[in-house]
Amino acid sequence: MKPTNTLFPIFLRTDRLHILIIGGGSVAEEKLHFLFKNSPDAHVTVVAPEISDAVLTHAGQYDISFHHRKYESTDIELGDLVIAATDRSELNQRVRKDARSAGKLINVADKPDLCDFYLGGVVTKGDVKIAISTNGKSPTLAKRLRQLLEKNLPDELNVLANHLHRVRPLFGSDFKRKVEKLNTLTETLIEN
Ligand SMILES: C[C@@]1(CC(=O)O)c2cc3[nH]c(cc4nc(cc5[nH]c(cc(n2)[C@H]1CCC(=O)O)[C@@](C)(CC(=O)O)[C@@H]5CCC(=O)O)C(CC(=O)O)=C4CCC(=O)O)c(CCC(=O)O)c3CC(=O)O
Ligand SMILES: NC(=O)C1=CN([C@@H]2O[C@H](COP(=O)(O)OP(=O)(O)OC[C@H]3O[C@@H](n4cnc5c(N)ncnc54)[C@H](O)[C@@H]3O)[C@@H](O)[C@H]2O)C=CC1
Repeated sequence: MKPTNTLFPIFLRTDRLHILIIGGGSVAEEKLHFLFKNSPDAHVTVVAPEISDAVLTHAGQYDISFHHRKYESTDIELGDLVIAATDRSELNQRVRKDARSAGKLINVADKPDLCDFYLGGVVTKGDVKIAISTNGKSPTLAKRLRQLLEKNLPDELNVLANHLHRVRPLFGSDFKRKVEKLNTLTETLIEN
C-alpha cells in the first residue's frame, strides 16, 4: 500500500520540556488526561480565565500551574510546545501566530490545519510504547486501536524488553556481531 501518512513520530522527553496550554475547558482536559497518563513527569502551565474543576484536579499529583486570566502574547515564552484549546477560533489563530513567531511548535486542538503536530493514540507496556496516527482521518479509530492493543499486547513485552536490555552488553563491543546475535535471539518474534 502506498504510504499516505507522511507524519514523523517522535518521543518527547517531557521531563525536560515545558508545555503551555491555552484554554482550560473540556478539550484542554482531554489533552491533559492523555498527556499525564503517558508522561506524568511533564511540566505544564495552563492559561485561561475559566479553568474547569476537572483540569484543576491535576494539581497536587502533577507539575501543573494555573494562570486564571486571558491569554497574553508574552505567555508564549512559557512553553517549549504549545497547545491552544480555547473556544475562540480567532484567539487560537492568534496563539498559533505568536507560537510560530517565537519558533515554537503548536497544536490547535481539533483544528488539523493549524497544527504543527498532532497528538496520537498511545499504548504502553512498561518501557515499550507504541504511537498511533490515522493522519487525522479518524481519532475514534486511533482510540479503538489503542484500546485493542492495550488489551491484546501481552505485559510480557516489557519483560522481554528488559531481558534484551540486560543481555545487550554481554555480546561484546563488536557492533556487527552484537547486532547479529540480538537479531538471532529475537527471530521467533516475527515468525507467524
Ligand atoms: C488531527 C487531531 C489533532 C489533535 O487534536 O491533535 C485531532 C482532530 C480532531 N479530533 C476530533 C474529535 C475527536 N477526538 C477524539 C479523540 C482523540 N483525538 C486525538 C487526536 C487528534 N484529534 C489528532 C489526530 C489523531 C489521528 O491522526 O488519529 C487523540 C488520538 C489523542 C488526544 O487527543 O490526545 C484522542 C484519542 C486518544 C485515545 O483515546 O487514545 C475523539 C474520540 C473520543 O473522544 O471518543 C473525537 C470525537 C469523535 C471523532 O470525531 O472521531 C475532531 C472533530 C471535532 C469536531 O467534530 O468538531 C478533530 C478535528 C478534525 O478531524 O477535523
Ligand atoms: N468539547 C468537545 O468535545 C469539542 C470541542 N470542540 C471545539 O474545541 C474548542 C474548545 O472547546 P471546549 O474545551 O469544549 O470549550 P470550553 O468552553 O469547555 O473551554 C473553553 C476554554 O477557553 C478559555 N478561554 C476563553 N477565552 C480565553 C482567553 N482569552 N484566553 C485564554 N483562555 C480563554 C475558557 O476560559 C475555557 O477554559 C471549541 O472551539 C469547540 O468548538 C471540538 C470538538 C469537540
